[in-house]
Amino acid sequence: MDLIEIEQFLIQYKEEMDLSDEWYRERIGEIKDIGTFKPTFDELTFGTRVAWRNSNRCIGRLFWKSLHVFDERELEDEEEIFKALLRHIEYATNNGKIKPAITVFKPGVVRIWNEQIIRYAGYETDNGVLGDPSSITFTKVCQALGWLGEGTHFDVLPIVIQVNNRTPVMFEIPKEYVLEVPITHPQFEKFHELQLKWYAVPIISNLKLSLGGIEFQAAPFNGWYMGTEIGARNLADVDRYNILPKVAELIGLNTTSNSNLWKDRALVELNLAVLHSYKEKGVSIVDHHTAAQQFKVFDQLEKESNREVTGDWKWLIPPMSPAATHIFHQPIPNIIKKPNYFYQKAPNY
Ligand code: HEM
Ligand SMILES: N=C(Nc1cccc(CNC[C@@H]2CCCN2)c1)c1cccs1
Repeated sequence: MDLIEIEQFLIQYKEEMDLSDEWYRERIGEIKDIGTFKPTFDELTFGTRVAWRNSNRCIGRLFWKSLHVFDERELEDEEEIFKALLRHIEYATNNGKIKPAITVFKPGVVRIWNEQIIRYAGYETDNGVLGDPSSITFTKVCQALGWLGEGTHFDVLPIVIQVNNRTPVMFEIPKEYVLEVPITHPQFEKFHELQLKWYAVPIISNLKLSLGGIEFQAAPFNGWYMGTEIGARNLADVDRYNILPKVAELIGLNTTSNSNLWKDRALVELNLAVLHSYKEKGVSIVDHHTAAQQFKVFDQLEKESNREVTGDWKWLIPPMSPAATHIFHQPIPNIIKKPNYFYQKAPNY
């Protein structure tokens, strides 16, 4: 165990939770006697929330205090872990009124091979890519484990759970757990002909939570989407669903010239459709202007708490109309603080 990291974490916990020096001395004394640091539920909750607050690439940090924590650090059985993930999906989805949550599994023992708990498969076929091209590699891993996809553009991938170094176990998510939103446009009635949809809840499962010197390789967390993630990247990128030409054609734009900005108009209509569809279905989503304003409030509140706000500018600016948000025009230091969520080595597929 790393005593320096533990002391730094517990000093921050003591200060922010207004605990006594006596408490700190006893807590550190216990840890030295036992020789290991197992965060209490309250310390874990504090750590996951501050890790969110320290996530420099996250525009949604205003709500960091509201993160709901499921403490599943005792589980070592793949079935039990899968049931905990289903509970997380159900709690977070909340019939569309999404609640930010994190489930923390046993460090050094549990690993989830998925990038996100809910994500669409991608297949290379003789006549082009079917589904999400960014999932091709992981889809092959699932197929090697015996998974058979339906072969649609939107096949939800199975969850792959590895405990210790056992062979990973694969679980199909029952359809009733996966809330999805069909994409329609408020003016262009023919938009539904594109047969586009996206899932309601993004649950990131490939980052590690680092707190008090402990690394939790499996600590899946969810929030709600910002519309541009779906409309300006997932459905729009050429190496993703590459839908802009079809959107342009459907709304009658001439795609032969750049200077008529058909691509930009298609982007705006697609993003408008995404926001409209999620709102119509009663699924939480935030537009990038509102998200930027919320980030500005976060910035102000942090300053009032005498904390320096850090951020990764190139990720915080939205991929659509970035200069139309205040973030574009304001420098922000990309200093890495802990606790935090970090990338980690890929699972040994
Ligand atoms: C509540 C609504 C939330 C919104 C709207 C939001 C929005 C975003 C967006 C748009 C990104 C950039 C993602 C990308 O471009 O791929 C991001 C990144 C990130 N968010 Fe948030 N977020 C929310 C909640 C959370 C929560 C609950 C956590 C963790 C507890 C979190 C941690 C992060 C981290 C670690 C990244 C960086 C990911 C990376 O480096 O790949 N966010 N967030
Ligand atoms: N709205 C969200 N978006 C989000 C947050 C973190 C990470 C990601 C996925 N980012 C990876 C992709 C792939 C490369 C660039 N973006 C999405 C949230 C997901 C989970 C909590 S909030």
